[in-house]
Amino acid sequence: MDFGKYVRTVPDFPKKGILFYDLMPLFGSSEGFPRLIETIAESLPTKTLAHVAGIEARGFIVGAALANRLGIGFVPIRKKGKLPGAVRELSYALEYGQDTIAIQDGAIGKGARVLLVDDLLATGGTAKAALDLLEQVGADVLETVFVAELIGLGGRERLAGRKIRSLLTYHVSE
Ligand SMILES: O=P(O)(O)OC[C@H]1O[C@H](OP(=O)(O)OP(=O)(O)O)[C@H](O)[C@@H]1O
Ligand SMILES: Nc1ncnc2[nH]cnc12
Repeated sequence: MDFGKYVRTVPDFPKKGILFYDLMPLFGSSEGFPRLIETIAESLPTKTLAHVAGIEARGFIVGAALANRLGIGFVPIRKKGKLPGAVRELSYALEYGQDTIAIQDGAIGKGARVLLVDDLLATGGTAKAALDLLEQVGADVLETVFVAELIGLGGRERLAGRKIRSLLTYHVSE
């Protein structure tokens, strides 16, 4: 299926100069979204996974649906200050700002096989921070899947050495 037909671009969002790739029409499509989740599920390595991890907020949409499809648990990587109890945090820069993400201690057992999912790869700042956090808690991250990747912003280079995959790619200039 051509998932790209559901993606729209919005200039100057959330800041002037940013061309925003909006995946909400894809997530909202009764035809496109189930097919998206099925396509990702069918493409995964045959190794058994313990969890899908997803990054707040758009990574929750894809990650939780995929975890449900695979019959496994979903572990949220949230923005700072949202998760109760003991957490591990990491700050990072993204295409249009900076933020801090967190994961709960004990959410993932040492050596547990995890698939990381997010909607979009741009500079890779968010995904690198999430991968670093997952590795700090001892997860075995098999790969990271993005619905869309903006090529030209350095994301793939920042994640060099990690196994990453995107369903849709767009060439953009910095
Ligand atoms: O590769 P990067 O430059 O780090 O950018 C990619 C990140 O930016 C967006 O998240 P955002 O922080 O806007 O949060 P949201 O999902 O809550 O909208 C997107 O969902 C990715 O997580
Ligand atoms: N240009 C962009 N469009 C949508 N999400 C993004 N996250 C970071 N950069 C983005």
